Amino acid sequence: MADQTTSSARNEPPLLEVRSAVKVYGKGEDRTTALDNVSLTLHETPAGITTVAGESGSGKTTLSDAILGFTTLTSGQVLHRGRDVSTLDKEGFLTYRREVQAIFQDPFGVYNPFYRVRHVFDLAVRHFRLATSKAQARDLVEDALRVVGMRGDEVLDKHPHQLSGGQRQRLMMARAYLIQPRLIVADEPVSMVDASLRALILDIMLRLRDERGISFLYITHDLSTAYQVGDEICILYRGSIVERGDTREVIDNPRHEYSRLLVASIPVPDPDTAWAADR
Ligand SMILES: Nc1ncnc2c1ncn2[C@@H]1O[C@H](COP(=O)(O)OP(=O)(O)OP(=O)(O)O)[C@@H](O)[C@H]1O
Repeated sequence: MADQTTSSARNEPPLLEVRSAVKVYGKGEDRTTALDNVSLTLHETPAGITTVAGESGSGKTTLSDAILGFTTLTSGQVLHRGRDVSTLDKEGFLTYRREVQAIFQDPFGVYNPFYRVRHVFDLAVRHFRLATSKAQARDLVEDALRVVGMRGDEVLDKHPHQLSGGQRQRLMMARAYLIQPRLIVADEPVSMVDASLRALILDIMLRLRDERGISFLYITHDLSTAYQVGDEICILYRGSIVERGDTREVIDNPRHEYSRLLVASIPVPDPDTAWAADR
């Protein structure tokens, strides 16, 4: 039987900890507190999906940027296995980057559009020293593509603009998976894709959690997708976590006034509500 002991029960430092994070942008009248004393702990085992949900401007992207090291906090810390990520040396940072990967709303937005897909994967293999031979690299890339239901000969020689948004998002999932992270920070990964692709991408997240033990920090404004995937949820409001708990319990029975408003804004198909044109 697999070892069921959780990493917290073994007293290991958590995989990732955000401790009293504060981020203030601007000065004087232009001052905005984007994060106001946010704390969050993600353990390595059991793997889970933690959703951070909130409306536009609540601080979600600032939180993900702080975790990924794209922005520095005004105060507080982000700790990877107990080590402050702002003070990691080169090797420590590479390990952190390997273990904590990201996928974004705009996949490939960060890459040169002249690159072929193959180049994006080759870069990851080289940067993270994932393979010792070309054959091994090819196998790893094929395996990663298989996980998201794709094949190398279909996509590797294409340029990003020759692919659909959904294909690009799946490729970003495959790239993240290739690196064998322990955590994927997924910032609105399904907000730009249609309903069937959304279901497919959420399903990939669930499979990576269950079959490969990869955790997710799922950042979204959309509580209905959070409900489908979520283990734990944190509701972010004006830079503070106002409620947290089991996703279904929080959504079924929100306690904070703002969570109630957010839940009330989930679109629910109502068979009794006729379209204006039907009346
Ligand atoms: N670079 C910046 N300079 C000044 N203010 C900023 C900056 N980035 C974000 N903010 C402000 O910080 C607050 C939180 O923004 P953030 O982008 O983190 O929210 P969000 O929840 O991700 O919103 P969205 O869902 O629209 O992306 C907002 O009031 C925003 O205007």
